[in-house]
Amino acid sequence: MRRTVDWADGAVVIIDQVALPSEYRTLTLRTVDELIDAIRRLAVRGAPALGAAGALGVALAAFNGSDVAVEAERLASARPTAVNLRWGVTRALTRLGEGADAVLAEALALLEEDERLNREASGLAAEVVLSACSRRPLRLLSHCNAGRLATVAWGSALGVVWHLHARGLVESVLVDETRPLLQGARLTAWELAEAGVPYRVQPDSAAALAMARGMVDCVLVGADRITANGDVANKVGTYSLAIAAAHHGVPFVVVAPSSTVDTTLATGAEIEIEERRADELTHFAGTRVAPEGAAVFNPAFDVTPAALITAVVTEHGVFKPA
Ligand SMILES: CSC[C@H]1O[C@H](OP(=O)(O)O)[C@H](O)[C@@H]1O
Repeated sequence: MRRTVDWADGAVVIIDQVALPSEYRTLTLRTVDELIDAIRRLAVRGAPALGAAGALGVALAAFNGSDVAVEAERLASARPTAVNLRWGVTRALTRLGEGADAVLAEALALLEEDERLNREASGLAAEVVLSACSRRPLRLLSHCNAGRLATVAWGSALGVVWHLHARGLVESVLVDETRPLLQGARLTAWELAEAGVPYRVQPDSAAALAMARGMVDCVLVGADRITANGDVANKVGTYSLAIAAAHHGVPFVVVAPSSTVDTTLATGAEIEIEERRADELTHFAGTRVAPEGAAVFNPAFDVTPAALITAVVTEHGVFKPA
C-alpha cells in the first residue's frame, strides 16, 4: 500500500486527500511552495503526515538551493496547531550542515519510524480499549481521520481498529462525518471500506444520541498536540465528543505517536488553534449555503481537557501527565 507521503525522483509525492474518496491519485510536489500549498489545502494532512511532509520539505529546499532556513520556517508555520509539522522540519534541519543528502536521509528515517511508532502506539491502545470495554465485539466511534492517511502509513486511532479488526473484535465503527471538511465521511469511511470494516457515517451532532442509545463502547481519536498536563488538541468537535462520552460513561481514548506530545506547553490553553477560511462554512461543494456577508467562526481544532480523557496512548504506553 502506497505511503501517504513519500519521496521519489527529487520530489515529495503525496496521496491527494482532497480528491478522495471519488478519485485516488497522487501529487508530485517539486517546490516548497507547492508543498506548502498542499499542506494548507489539506491535500496532505494529519499530524504525523504533516511531520513527514515538513521534513521532506526541508530536503526539497536543500536540494533546490533555496535559503533553507527561510523555507524551513515557511513550512513549519504553514499550519500552527499540529506540533508534528515544526517537529519534522526541526529534525530534518539537524542534518543541514552535512548537506542535502543527509537532510533527506534524516527525513526518510522519520518516515520509516512513523509507521513503526504508530503501529506500536495503536497496538498498546488496542489493549487499553479492550481493558476498558467489557462488550465483544466492539462498537467504536471515530472523529475526523486518524488513519493511514493522517500518518505515513498504518494510522493512530484507526490503527487501533486495524489491530482489533484483525482479531475479529470490531462489530462496527460510527464515523463522525467531521464538518466542515468531512475528513470522516470522505477519508475514514474510505479507509474502513478498503479494510472491509463495517461502518456507518453519522452527523457529528448525532454522536451524543448514539451514546445515549448505548451504541458506542469506546470513542477513539487522534491528536495534533498533547501538552504536559495531558490536554489534547484535535479536530474541532473532539471536545464536545469527550463531554458526551464523560456524561454517558463511554471510554474516550486518544492515540498518537510521541512526536505529538509537546511538553514545552503546560496546558492546552497555550495551544494555537488554527482558524480557517469562511468559505469552508459559507459554501458546500462550491454552492453558497450561508447569506452573503455571513460572519463565521471556523476553528479547525479544539482542546479536550485531560480530565475528560480515559487514556492518551503513545508508543511508550499510557501518557502520564506532568
Ligand atoms: C493522526 S493525527 C490526525 C488529526 O489531524 C486532523 O486534523 P487535519 O485533518 O486538519 O490535519 C485531525 O485533528 C485528526 O485527528
